[in-house]
Amino acid sequence: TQSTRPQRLLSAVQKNATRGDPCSVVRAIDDFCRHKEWAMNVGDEKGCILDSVVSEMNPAAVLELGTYCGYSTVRIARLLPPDAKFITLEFNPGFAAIARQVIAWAGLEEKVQLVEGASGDWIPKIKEQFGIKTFDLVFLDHWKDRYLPDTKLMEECGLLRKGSVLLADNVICPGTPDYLEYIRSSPKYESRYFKSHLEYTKVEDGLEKSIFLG
Ligand SMILES: CCCNc1ncnc2c1ncn2[C@@H]1O[C@H](/C=C/CNC(=O)c2cc(-c3ccc(F)cc3)cc(O)c2O)[C@@H](O)[C@H]1O
Ligand SMILES: [Mg+2]
Repeated sequence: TQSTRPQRLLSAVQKNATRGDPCSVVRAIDDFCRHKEWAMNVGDEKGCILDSVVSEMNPAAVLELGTYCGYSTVRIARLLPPDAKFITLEFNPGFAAIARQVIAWAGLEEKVQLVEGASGDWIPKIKEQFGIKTFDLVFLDHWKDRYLPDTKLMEECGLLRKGSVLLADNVICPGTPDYLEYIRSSPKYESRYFKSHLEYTKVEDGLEKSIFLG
C-alpha cells in the first residue's frame, strides 16, 4: 500500500534524527521538506520567529491549533519550562498518529498533551478537562477559515487573559483575511505582523502576533 507524505516525513525523522534530540528532529523535517517533499510545517524561517516569541514569553500554558505532523509542536515544547502545560489539538487521526511518533522521537511526550478532536468541540472543555484557567500563548496553524471563529470562541470561554498572545501562521499565504481584519481593528488586541516567507519557498508569508488586552 502507498505511504502517505506524513508517513514518509516520519520515516525521514526516524532515519536521520537522534532519539531524544528535538533539534535533530526539527532539522530532519526541514531537510526532508526542502529537498524531498514540501509539507505545510511552519518551517525554519518562520520557526525562528516562533522560537523567539516562545522564549521571550516563557509561557506556563500553551495551546496549538492544528498539530499536523508535530513539527511546530516539537519546536515549541523543546523551549518550555519543565512544569508548563502544552495542549495541541489535531482532528485527523492519521496525522495525530504520526505527530505522536514525531513528538516521542524528540523525547518530548511528557511535555505535550496531544488531544485528538476538533478545536470547536474542545475549546469549551479545556478549562474543566485540563485544569487550565487561561493560555499565555496560542499558536494558530489549522484551517485558515477557523482562525476567527476559534479566536472568538476562546474569548467567550474565558481562555485569554490580559497579555495572552495569539501567534497566527499563514496570514498572507494561504491567508486569513477575516481573522486579520478582526484582530487588527479590534480594540481588544494589539497586533504586529512579522514578515517572512512561506515555508521552504521565496513566497511572502508571515506571522501575526496579537496581544489580548482584556
Ligand atoms: C473542524 C475544523 C477546525 N478545527 C480543527 N481542529 C483540530 N485540528 C484541525 C482543525 N482544522 C484543521 N485541523 C488540522 O490542522 C492541520 C491543518 C492545517 C491547515 N494548514 C494549511 O492549510 C496550510 C497551507 C499552506 C499552504 C501554502 C501555500 C500552498 F500553495 C499550499 C499550502 C501552508 C501552511 O503553513 C498551512 O498551515 C491538519 O493537520 C488538520 O487535520
Ligand atoms: Mg501553517
